[in-house]
Amino acid sequence: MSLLTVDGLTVRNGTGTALVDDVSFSVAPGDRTGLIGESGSGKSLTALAVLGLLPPGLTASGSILLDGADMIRAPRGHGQVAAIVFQEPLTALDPLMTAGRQIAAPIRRFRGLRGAALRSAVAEALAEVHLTDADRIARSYPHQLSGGQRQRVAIAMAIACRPKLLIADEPTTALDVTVQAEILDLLDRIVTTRGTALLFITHDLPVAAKVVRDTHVMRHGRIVESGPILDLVSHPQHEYTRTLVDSARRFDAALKRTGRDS
Ligand SMILES: Nc1ncnc2c1ncn2[C@@H]1O[C@H](COP(=O)(O)OP(=O)(O)OP(=O)(O)O)[C@@H](O)[C@H]1O
Repeated sequence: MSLLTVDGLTVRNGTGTALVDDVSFSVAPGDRTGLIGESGSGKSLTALAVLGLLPPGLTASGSILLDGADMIRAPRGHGQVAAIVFQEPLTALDPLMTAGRQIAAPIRRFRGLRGAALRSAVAEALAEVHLTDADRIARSYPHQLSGGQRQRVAIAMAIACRPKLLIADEPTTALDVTVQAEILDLLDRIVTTRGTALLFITHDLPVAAKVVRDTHVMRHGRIVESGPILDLVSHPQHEYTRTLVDSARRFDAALKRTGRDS
């Protein structure tokens, strides 16, 4: 049975223009699914609709079932079922709260822990995202952390309630290349160890190929091609997917020529 079933999702703006247009896909427990496409193709709005978090002024139709909840007609808090990690960790972090308190908040709210048990759950969460010097990090405010540390804190917050589905929306785009690889490894390890389903959103095909198995290619709000990512890379059917594969290859070749292969 699916954990997430999106069927005919259409998101319109105030003038009736479809920003997401008849999108259907599903994610089973433990799946790693990609949504790939250029900027503006509707990936983030699809993710926000799944969580019942569309910005004001946008309306969704179709159907979204998340762990049995109808996220369009009767959205309920997604807190313990699904969590999201954004491109820019500062979006998720409160600048006025220490990292430790921010990680503690969802644990207190959804797992009901207090006192020593809460402190140990926060330490466990920091260890799970491989933040060394956990005590100092827990006492730090977001601006005192590096971009990579901030993204690890945001991931710790997202997984603190043990969601069944983790949505990662361009989680490495704002980071430098070495840190990108570390964060991808971390996400990979977390979803493997916990059996968490992953919906991974990116414009970057090679990045997606590192973590997802099945993928949907989006363009102008629609899914234009779906399938296992390795098939898509080796035998792209849609012209747009071919363009993505070709540009990834050209980029890779350019990196190799300059000796900056990552
Ligand atoms: N709050 C909003 N009001 C009106 N239009 C919006 C809103 N948010 C996004 N859009 C428009 O909807 C379309 C899809 O945006 P979306 O953010 O889902 O794209 P994306 O594929 O995630 O790209 P990016 O990675 O750049 O965010 C874009 O044309 C965008 O301008």
